[in-house]
Amino acid sequence: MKRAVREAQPVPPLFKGEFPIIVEGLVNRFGPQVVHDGLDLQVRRGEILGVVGGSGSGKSVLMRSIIGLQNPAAGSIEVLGHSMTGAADDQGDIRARWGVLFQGGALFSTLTVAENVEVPLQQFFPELSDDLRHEIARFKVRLSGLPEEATSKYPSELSGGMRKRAGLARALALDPELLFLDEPTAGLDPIGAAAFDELTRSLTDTLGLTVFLITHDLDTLYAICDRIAVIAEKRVIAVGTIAELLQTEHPWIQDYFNGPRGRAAKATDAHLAASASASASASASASAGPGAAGQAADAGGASGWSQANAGDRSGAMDKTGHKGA
Ligand SMILES: Nc1ncnc2c1ncn2[C@@H]1O[C@H](COP(=O)(O)OP(=O)(O)OP(=O)(O)O)[C@@H](O)[C@H]1O
Repeated sequence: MKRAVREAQPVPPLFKGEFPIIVEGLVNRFGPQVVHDGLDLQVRRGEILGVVGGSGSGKSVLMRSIIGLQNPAAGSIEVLGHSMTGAADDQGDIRARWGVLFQGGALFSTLTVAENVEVPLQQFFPELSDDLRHEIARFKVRLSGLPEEATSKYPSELSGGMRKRAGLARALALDPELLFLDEPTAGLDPIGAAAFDELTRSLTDTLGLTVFLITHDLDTLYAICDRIAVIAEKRVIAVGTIAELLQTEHPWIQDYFNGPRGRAAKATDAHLAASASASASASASASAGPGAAGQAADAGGASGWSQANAGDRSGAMDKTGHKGA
């Protein structure tokens, strides 16, 4: 009798490493204070996951646990297939596969921007020649939207927004697969914050990053996050798109997204979507129409979008007050 030959099943593209970060049953304590108690979270490859929660709910401690800076009391954390809670041997050079932008940038104040970016390159690739290291650092600085002349400046000579970009350049130094951002837009003015959001989204898409983004900024959540994880009661109480989260009854989620700030951010987002689609149809009809009219419509569409973007975000801020620093 002929044996049935089972055809090889193609491996679904997302099977391998579909979740580059998997946290299960995480417990973190500081003395008697329990910060996490059975926290579970899976971060999908290629997404920007926004992480929200009240002040002190344990967002930064979660991030520190994931990147191995905080030893949990219990639970398991797997990053890119490596256990962060098991033996250090299992972790290999995993630290070279992520980049972190800490709150405030955490730049070395005695080093220039370029030298800051070179620190991880020197640490993980000591064999690189000085010239190549300088060149990579310059490229990362430009990639982060800073001008060439910023490379030789010290952090104290930069604006807050420039310092964030310098921190981002350093986080991107090693071509990471994962990017951790801790409150990247805190302290930025609305225009700077919107620009940083756009940069994060475009780098994520271009470089194929997976982003773990801690934020209090509702505009950021609406503008660039694919899903949002909500931390409350010492664990992740919900994960999903904003529309999905709004369907949950949890009072913190309702207050957060349906409070005055949440409503303002939602209105901004709806307005931006309408502007973008109006501008898209304007340029579509313009490109079908006569040249001069087409150019005018295109120019109007482009500048109209950026003004709406900046203006609406500022408008949201006027209604909602100053963002947390
Ligand atoms: N090294 C530490 N030692 C003692 N307690 C700590 C330590 N790190 C964090 N905590 C405590 O853990 C709790 C969670 O801190 P965490 O910084 O994660 O909060 P968060 O959600 O990021 O807050 P915020 O939004 O205000 O930045 C806080 O009560 C904090 O005081």
